[in-house]
Amino acid sequence: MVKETIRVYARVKPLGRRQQAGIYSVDNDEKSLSSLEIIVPRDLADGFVNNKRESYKFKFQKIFDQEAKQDVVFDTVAKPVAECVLAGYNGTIFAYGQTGSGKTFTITGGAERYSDRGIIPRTLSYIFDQLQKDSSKVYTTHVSYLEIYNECGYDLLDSRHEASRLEDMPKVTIMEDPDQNIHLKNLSLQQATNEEEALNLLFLGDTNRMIAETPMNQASTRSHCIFTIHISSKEPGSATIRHSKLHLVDLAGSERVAKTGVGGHLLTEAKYINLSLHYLEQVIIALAEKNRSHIPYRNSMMTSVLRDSLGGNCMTTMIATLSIDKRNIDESISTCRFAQRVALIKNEAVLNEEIDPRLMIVQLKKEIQELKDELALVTGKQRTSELSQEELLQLDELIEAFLEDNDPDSILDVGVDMRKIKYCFVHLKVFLLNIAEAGEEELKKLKELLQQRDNEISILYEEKNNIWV
Ligand SMILES: Nc1ncnc2c1ncn2[C@@H]1O[C@H](COP(=O)(O)OP(=O)(O)OP(=O)(O)O)[C@@H](O)[C@H]1O
Repeated sequence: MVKETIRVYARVKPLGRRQQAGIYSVDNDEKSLSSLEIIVPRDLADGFVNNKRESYKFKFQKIFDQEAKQDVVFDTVAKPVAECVLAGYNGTIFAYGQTGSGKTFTITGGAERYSDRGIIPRTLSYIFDQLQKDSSKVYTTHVSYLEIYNECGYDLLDSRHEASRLEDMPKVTIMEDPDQNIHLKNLSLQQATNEEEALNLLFLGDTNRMIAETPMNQASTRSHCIFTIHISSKEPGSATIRHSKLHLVDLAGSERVAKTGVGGHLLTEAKYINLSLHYLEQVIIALAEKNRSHIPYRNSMMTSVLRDSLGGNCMTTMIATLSIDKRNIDESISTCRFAQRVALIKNEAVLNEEIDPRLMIVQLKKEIQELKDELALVTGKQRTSELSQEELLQLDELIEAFLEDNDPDSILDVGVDMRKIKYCFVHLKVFLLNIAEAGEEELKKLKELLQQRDNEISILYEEKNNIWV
């Protein structure tokens, strides 16, 4: 079991050409946590007497500043989690931040350059590379891609996705088993035997992803997307299977509704997103509080799906994506505040091992045969489960002789063969039952005789009385 707090990183998105930078500084300390300071200068328009805070400081595992490259982010953030998943633990990496702050760029990557590949393709590449190198185990890999949009789940790897309207698609629903494990109905698990197949599935899912325009961002996704890599591994000949999964999560934009300036249908969407992120925040607050017994996971689909990733059996890492544009400073501060709370949560990751019953049976049968062979070698006789006719006759004779022998010290010696010992016990049980039955029969007859004599005496007694009268 590995008990550790959620690791929280921050990534600052490069400033766009028309954007004005806010004031911030990064202090990346190699030995301990790194710190980010954001300065919000007091506005003279608010008057001379102004107690508003100017400096906001936050601690992170590491802060990736504007120039940080995708490979460095992968090596620092995702590689350690991928290694744990390969060892049989569950892992989650999720990106949280306002729309346009670089969540999708970090998790999936940019389309322009090969070097812009994000955490998902790099993780797939790394995992398949490692699996190929390890010939000591047999691995099976599947992927699934879930989109949560307006509190409904959709399978992004469903081939009907492109052809059908979202409303017509089968909805992914949550089911909970008696052990409170979450199962997702209608979410397909697609097998991927190599990196190329897995990348094709990622591409299919990304093509299917819901895209709508908002005034905040031209190509913003307002759904939560969870790409999951499922790995099972087994050593040849062993009945123990290890299952692990890695969730790579791109959450919807965390900005507050008022700022986005949307209305109508998009407002409904925004409310749903804010509501599910609000529930996520509630779960985080509850988990960060000590002695809190109820954690409100069931309030939204996303928190239900991520239940194990937050406060459960998982190695979890969060990347807070920040836009340092002056207009987005408030949102960046609230993202950092959220991240600080997440950093307090402790998870307990355990190895997910189970025994394959079919393989267990095969193994036990093999073991029995080996023991039989060993016994045959020692006794010089091939042992079958049934006694032979000849052996049975011999036993019957031995039992009869034993029962007829009046010597109280006589013994019944059948050797160390459980089949023979059991046979003798059964035989003796039947013998005793027969004696008991015979005894009951005798008793019944005696009772009847007694009754008959009683009746005769009564008659004689009455006759004698009649004579005297
Ligand atoms: N570190 C980066 N380096 C270069 N470009 C980036 C970086 N981060 C983001 N971008 C670019 O900024 C734009 C917005 O980023 P992205 O789509 O990743 O934001 P997002 O947080 O996922 O937004 P949404 O909430 O809409 O999904 C994209 O064009 C992306 O390519």
